[in-house]
Amino acid sequence: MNLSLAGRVCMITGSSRGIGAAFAESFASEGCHIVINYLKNAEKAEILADKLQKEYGVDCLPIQADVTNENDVKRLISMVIEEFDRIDIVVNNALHSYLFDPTERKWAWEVEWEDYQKQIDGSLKGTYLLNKYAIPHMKDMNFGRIINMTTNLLYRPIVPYHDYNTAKGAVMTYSQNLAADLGRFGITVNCIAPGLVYPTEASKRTKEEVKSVIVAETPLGRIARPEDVTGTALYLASNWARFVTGQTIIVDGGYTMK
Ligand SMILES: NC(=O)c1ccc[n+]([C@@H]2O[C@H](COP(=O)([O-])OP(=O)(O)OC[C@H]3O[C@@H](n4cnc5c(N)ncnc54)[C@H](O)[C@@H]3O)[C@@H](O)[C@H]2O)c1
Repeated sequence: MNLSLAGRVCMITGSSRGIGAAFAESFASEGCHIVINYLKNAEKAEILADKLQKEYGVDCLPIQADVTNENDVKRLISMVIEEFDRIDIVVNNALHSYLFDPTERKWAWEVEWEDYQKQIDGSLKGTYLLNKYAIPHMKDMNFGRIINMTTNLLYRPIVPYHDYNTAKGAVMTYSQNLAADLGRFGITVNCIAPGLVYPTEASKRTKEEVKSVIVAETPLGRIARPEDVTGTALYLASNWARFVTGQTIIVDGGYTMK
């Protein structure tokens, strides 16, 4: 299946590691030029950029920026435009450091507003800012793909990470509104909602007993690896998904069915 992604410029937030790095590799393997946004680890981002350039012959630009900081985001977008003169695909993947550890999660009455604020900043504000400054460069191209990361816990909050899940729910609603606004410009906006993806920095502390329960309840019988999520992003970015917008695709091996 030809995805027709070669030559597209794909910007992925928080992509020096974890699911973001898997996205970077899969889009590079389809011939996209990649913007690897990272928060702290320049070395990891540069090593990844180097590898993708060598293996796939695409251009890769690592850029440090805190996506929750408006000035950083403006600088990030101007650097991308200066280098590539276009933005085709945006994947809002960055996650304010959050450790999925059910044994340490807070009860509803223990969650502070600051917990909510951190997650709303990390997930919603970062996604909103990136899109706000990227869209003006996308809207006259008659093509654009925005993919925002949420979670299957929106549909099955068996672990009520109240602050995290609520912020991701807001990202989903925001994405639907954005989709309604941007359809006229040929830009689609969709979300991917994975289940547990292991191992990543965020999920590495998930206990064996928790993983066993998820495996037992997952029709496909295992936990996802970062590479299991990337095909859905490629599909959503491709021409095959040209009439799909405002949707959230669950990628969790059937653990959630709705
Ligand atoms: N791992 C899972 O089980 C899982 C499940 C469902 C959804 N997700 C979603 O997938 C995405 C990636 O998760 P992951 O597990 O790879 O997480 P991760 O913690 O391994 O990676 C997140 C990346 O975001 C970067 N980041 C954090 N704050 C940032 C900021 N302000 N600006 C720029 N970059 C920033 C981090 O430095 C890191 O590189 C997240 O949106 C997460 O909510 C993950």
